[in-house]
Amino acid sequence: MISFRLNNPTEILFGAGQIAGLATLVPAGARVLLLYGGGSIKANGVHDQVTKALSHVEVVEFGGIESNPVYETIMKAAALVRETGCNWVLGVGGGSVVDAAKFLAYVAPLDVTDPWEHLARGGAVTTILPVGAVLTLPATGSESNPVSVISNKGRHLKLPFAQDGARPRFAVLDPTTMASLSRRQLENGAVDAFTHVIEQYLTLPVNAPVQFGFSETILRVLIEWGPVLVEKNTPEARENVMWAANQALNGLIGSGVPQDWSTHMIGHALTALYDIDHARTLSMVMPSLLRHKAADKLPMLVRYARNVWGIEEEDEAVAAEKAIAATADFFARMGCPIRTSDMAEVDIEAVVSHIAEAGQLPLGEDKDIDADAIRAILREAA
Ligand SMILES: NC(=O)c1ccc[n+]([C@@H]2O[C@H](COP(=O)([O-])OP(=O)(O)OC[C@H]3O[C@@H](n4cnc5c(N)ncnc54)[C@H](O)[C@@H]3O)[C@@H](O)[C@H]2O)c1
Repeated sequence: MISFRLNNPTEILFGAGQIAGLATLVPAGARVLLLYGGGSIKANGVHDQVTKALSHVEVVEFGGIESNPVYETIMKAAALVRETGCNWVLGVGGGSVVDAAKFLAYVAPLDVTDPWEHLARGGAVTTILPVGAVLTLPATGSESNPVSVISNKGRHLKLPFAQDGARPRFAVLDPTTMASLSRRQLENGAVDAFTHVIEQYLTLPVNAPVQFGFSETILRVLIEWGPVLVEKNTPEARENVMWAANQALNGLIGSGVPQDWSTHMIGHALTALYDIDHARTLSMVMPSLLRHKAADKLPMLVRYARNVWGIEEEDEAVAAEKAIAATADFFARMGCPIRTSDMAEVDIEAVVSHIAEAGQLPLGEDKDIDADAIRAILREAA
């Protein structure tokens, strides 16, 4: 196992009615910047529940955070934070809003000429406002991790930023808020969570039976309950997918194991260039990326084939290919594309340039996915 430090202090309130808990989670005297997206929280009653629970504190609202949150919009929210003296940030929405809330918590107090440049270069952050999250779309795990994925429209970049101090102090996960999600968003959420597990599990066979066993459980739960969620959106399916998506990316299964994330980095470039939903970029890229890396990932692919898909085939290479095919079938069953040509005519060189410009090359757990490998993966995915 690789040595690791794990400190996940996010307090989780899970279940129907838990939004009322904001009354005790947010301290008296707080001035809260309530951040939200396109307004679904006003239509589905979540906004009312939140403002009722926050009646003991001052609340300033900022709506309009986009899906794949945009830096330029967050900077407008940052100006409002400074102008109104807000000292807490509460993100209410899906991963985009929660990512934006975490980024806002350290970009608002930052006193530098070009905050994007400063943060993208790993510059110091001294002040981080406390953050809370009310999650309405299970997918990203953002509600209890330190990552924000932010799109810069001016620079045509989509980059991940991580600040441990921005991990939410608390996250409210009420599965009943998922009732108003469209089928497409439900598909995206379960597929995104699935790929998060794969990027931390299908790497190298280090000694990590706890992490790998837990990853397999999360994958089996998503395979069983993802389709039920999409078809019927039942209360049981909502609970199981919401909790699985949180556990998929709260730091636990990724501790002590090599991680990949190359599908995500290629996916971020596709979203930046073609405005494709995050999860759909992942489903388009992952099968061909796994095929490209099948020899290196063979021990874990075989384990995945046996323990997740129940594939008994003795020939290991054949078992690995069957597991990759089963993965692609699952994505397709979840309504997500498995070829880039289903969504866009992709300019492969533009994708490579995006990843190079973001300083992310080479990708992968072995750091061997270079520009040529990305070209090969995208040709195969077309
Ligand atoms: N922080 C992380 O670790 C992490 C991990 C993976 C992805 N991401 C990023 O998260 C973003 C995607 O987040 P997401 O998949 O949660 O989707 P999202 O937050 O972009 O939401 C998608 C859509 O669903 C709507 N919505 C949300 N909740 C709703 C509800 N209850 N009812 C009706 N509509 C609702 C939103 O308004 C939006 O239009 C991407 O930018 C991705 O890159 C972050």
